[in-house]
Amino acid sequence: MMLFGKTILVTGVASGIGRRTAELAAQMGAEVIGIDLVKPEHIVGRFIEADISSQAGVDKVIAQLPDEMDALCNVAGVSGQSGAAITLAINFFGLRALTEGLVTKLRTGASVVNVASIAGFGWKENSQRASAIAKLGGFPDANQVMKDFDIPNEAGYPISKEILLVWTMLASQQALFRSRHIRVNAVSPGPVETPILTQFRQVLGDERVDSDVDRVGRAGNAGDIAPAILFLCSDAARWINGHNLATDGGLEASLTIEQCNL
Ligand SMILES: NC(=O)c1ccc[n+]([C@@H]2O[C@H](COP(=O)([O-])OP(=O)(O)OC[C@H]3O[C@@H](n4cnc5c(N)ncnc54)[C@H](O)[C@@H]3O)[C@@H](O)[C@H]2O)c1
Repeated sequence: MMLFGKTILVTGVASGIGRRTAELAAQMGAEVIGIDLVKPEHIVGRFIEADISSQAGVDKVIAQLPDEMDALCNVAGVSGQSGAAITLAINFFGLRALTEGLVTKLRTGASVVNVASIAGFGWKENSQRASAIAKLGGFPDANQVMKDFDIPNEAGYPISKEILLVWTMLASQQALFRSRHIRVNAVSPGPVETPILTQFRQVLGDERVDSDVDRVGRAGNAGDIAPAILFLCSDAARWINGHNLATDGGLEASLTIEQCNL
């Protein structure tokens, strides 16, 4: 699986999964453009400082991006520790605004990969809420969304990932993407040893994180996730669209067996 000749945009490139994705994409032959709020210690390819938490921040970065990119890896995200409004704004509304705003800069046949999470596993039970929020137009006021949909402040992270998983499917069928043969998929990691995991322990509790890790034997690392993201960017995945690739050592299978009493 090679990425020679492809230009790949990676958000969240200063740390963790985004950083490893950028490094590996470059090793596989891609031209990399990285976006982050924070300047990376080691820049791979080209770096653009950007804050995707608002429409203005998204517009600013889009204006600096070239035409004819081959893939967008939406990796940037926050843990929920700072509250639901900012979490929804970054993990979903900003991600969606960036993706939709970039469509004309993506080549026909390009690939979008959204990094969701096992935390979005509950999307089926909450599908109506997730779909209603995913269908809100523009860049809504996240505080208003919290009020309108009764979202508790501490539930911002799992809900943002449920919405992202539902939107991934919706987008894969949307004319905006389909008319240009742009595939939209998701990768859902389980717990991964990156800076955000410490925050998950505070938000979700040690018991939940330890239980998830115990089910699969170890936490993942960024190097376990990056190849799955880049596979979905590659031509090898050309017939995969609207899919959520669990990249979690078997955690989703373990939870499904328990939940469905298989
Ligand atoms: N680490 C895990 O256990 C885990 C598990 C499941 C899903 N994920 C998801 O993986 C993705 C990457 O997480 P990670 O583990 O690499 O965490 P990380 O904290 O190491 O990296 C996240 C990056 O996103 C950037 N970012 C945050 N807000 C931003 C903004 N407004 N604009 C631009 N960039 C911004 C940060 O500066 C940081 O570099 C996230 O979407 C996260 O939800 C992580």
